[in-house]
Amino acid sequence: MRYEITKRFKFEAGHRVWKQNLSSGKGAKLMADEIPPNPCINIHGHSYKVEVTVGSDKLNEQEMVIDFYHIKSALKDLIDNQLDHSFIIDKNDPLFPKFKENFGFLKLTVVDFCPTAEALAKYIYDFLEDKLREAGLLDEIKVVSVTIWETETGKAVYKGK
Ligand SMILES: Nc1nc2c(c(=O)[nH]1)N=C([C@H](O)[C@H](O)COP(=O)(O)OP(=O)(O)OP(=O)(O)O)CN2
Repeated sequence: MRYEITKRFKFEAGHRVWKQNLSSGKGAKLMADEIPPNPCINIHGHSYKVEVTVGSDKLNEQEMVIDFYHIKSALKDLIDNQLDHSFIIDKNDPLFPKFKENFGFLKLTVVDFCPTAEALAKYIYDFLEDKLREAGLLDEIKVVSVTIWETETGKAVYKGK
């Protein structure tokens, strides 16, 4: 892409990384002898920061890839109305049935993946790509990447296929 633009967003949300298991998986070999508990299986929250980059090889008649305002509009429903101040929960989480039964009155964002920063970045990427496709813009404008900062020290980037 010859031109790229990036727009930042933020939202507050709760989640639990129910698949976290520090003693298994690729990273387990890097562990020191002592295995700590899996802190992120607990319900906790983040002030998520999101950076969305879209690109194009040519500028439109306004000398833009696309107006920042339009990127904001495309993501408003997902970020401001759905994700913000919600509890993001995987429908495959063993606690999901209990959550639905007892906390169905709360704002839940029900997803089909364990809500890690990586998976959330893909979720937002796919959402925006669908919006561009629906608007017939995907030939000219591509989603380049979605970056999610979960904490001050940790981010994940999804760049598509
Ligand atoms: N690859 C990933 N690893 C972890 C994720 C993730 O989304 N992708 N998420 C978590 C937890 O949600 C956690 O809240 C964040 O973990 P961590 O960076 O360890 O948080 P700390 O505040 O403890 O970080 P410090 O830098 O030590 O302050 C876990 N892992």
